[in-house]
Amino acid sequence: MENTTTTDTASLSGVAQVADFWALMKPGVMYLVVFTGFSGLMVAPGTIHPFLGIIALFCIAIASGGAGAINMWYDRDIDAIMSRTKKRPIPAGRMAPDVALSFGVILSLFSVMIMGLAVNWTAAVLLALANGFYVFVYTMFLKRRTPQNIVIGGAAGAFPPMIGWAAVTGTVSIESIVLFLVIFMWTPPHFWALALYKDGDYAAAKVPMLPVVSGRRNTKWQMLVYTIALFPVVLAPVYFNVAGLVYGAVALIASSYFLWLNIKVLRSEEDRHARKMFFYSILYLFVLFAVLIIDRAPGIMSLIGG
Ligand code: HEM
Ligand SMILES: CC(C)=CCC/C(C)=C/CC/C(C)=C/COP(=O)(O)OP(=O)(O)O
Repeated sequence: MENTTTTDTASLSGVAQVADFWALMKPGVMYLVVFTGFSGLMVAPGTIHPFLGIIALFCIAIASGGAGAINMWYDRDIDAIMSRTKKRPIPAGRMAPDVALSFGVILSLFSVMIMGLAVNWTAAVLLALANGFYVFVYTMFLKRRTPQNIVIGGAAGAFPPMIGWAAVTGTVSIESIVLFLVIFMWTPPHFWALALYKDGDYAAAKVPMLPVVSGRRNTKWQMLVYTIALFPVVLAPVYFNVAGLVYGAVALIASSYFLWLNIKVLRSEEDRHARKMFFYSILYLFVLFAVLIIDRAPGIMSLIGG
C-alpha cells in the first residue's frame, strides 16, 4: 500500500526533543510489555543473576520501543489523519521520518544483539520474533489489509512473558506458551473496545478495523467470544502449576468483571462502556501478571533465602 507523507526534513516545524524520541517508543504500552516480561522471568523455574534479569528486561523495553518507532515511521500517513495520533512527533512535524526509522532500527538490532550476547540466544530469537511480528506482520502486512489484523498481529505483544521465561531457562515450554496465550486472547477485546469509540478515526484513515468493516454489533459479539474464551486460558497457569489458587481466584473474579463489562458494551450504544472496558483491560492484564508473581512469592523468597 502506498505510504506517503508531507513531513520531510524541509517541512519540520521544530527540532526533535528527547521527549519526542521517548514518545516514539510508545512508553505506555512498553511499561506493560516489560511488566509481563518480568512476570515470565519471575515464575520460570530456575534462577537468573539479578543483573542479567535487568539486562533482559531492558532489552525487552528497547525492542518494544524500537518496534514502536518503526511503526510510527511506517504509519506516519494515517497517524496524521487520526485525531488520537496526529500530535505524534512525525505527523506534528517535530521529527524527520528517516530519523525515526534509524532510531527504531538501531534500537531493535541493539536489543536483540545484547539479549543474545548477555543473556541467551533463545530469548534473543523470541525478542526478534516479537519485534519483527509487530513491524512486518502487523504494521506492514495486516493492519491495512484485514479486520483480523490484531487477532494475528496480537501475537507480537504476547511474546514478552515467553521471552522472560526463556531468559531464565533458555527454553520454550508449554508453561510459557500458556502465558503467551493469555495475552494473545486478551488482545482482541483490549483493542476492539478502543476501536469501538475511535471508529471514526479509523474510518477516516481507511484502516479496516473490525467496527468499520463489520459494524459495531458484530465487533461486540466477536469481543464476547474472546472474553469468554479467556476463562480457560487465564486459568490454565493453575492447571500447569505456574500459578496457585490465589491467582486462580483473582483471575476468575477479574475475568468475570471483564465479561460483565463486555455484556454492558453489548447492551448499550454509549461510548462510555467501551471506554471503561478498554481501560479495565489494561488493569486486568496488569493484575493477572502481578498476582502471578505474588502467588509465586513464597517460592521466590525461599530461593533468595537459600
Ligand atoms: C496488536 C495488538 C495491540 C493493539 C492493536 C493495541 C492497540 C492499542 C491502542 C490503539 C492503544 C491506544 C493508544 C493511544 O491512546 O494512543 C493502546 C493502549 C494501550 N495498550 Fe494496547 N494494543 C495491542 C497490544 C497491547 C499489548 C500486548 C499490551 C501490553 C501487554 C498493550 C498495552 C497497552 C497499554 C498499557 C495501553 C495504554 C497506554 C497508552 O495509551 O499509551 N497493548 N493499545
Ligand atoms: C517485546 C516486543 C519487541 C514487543 C513489541 C510488540 C508490541 C509493542 C506490541 C504492542 C502492539 C501495539 C502497541 C499495537 C498498537 O497498535 P497500532 O500500532 O495500530 O496503534 P497506533 O494506532 O496507536 O499506532
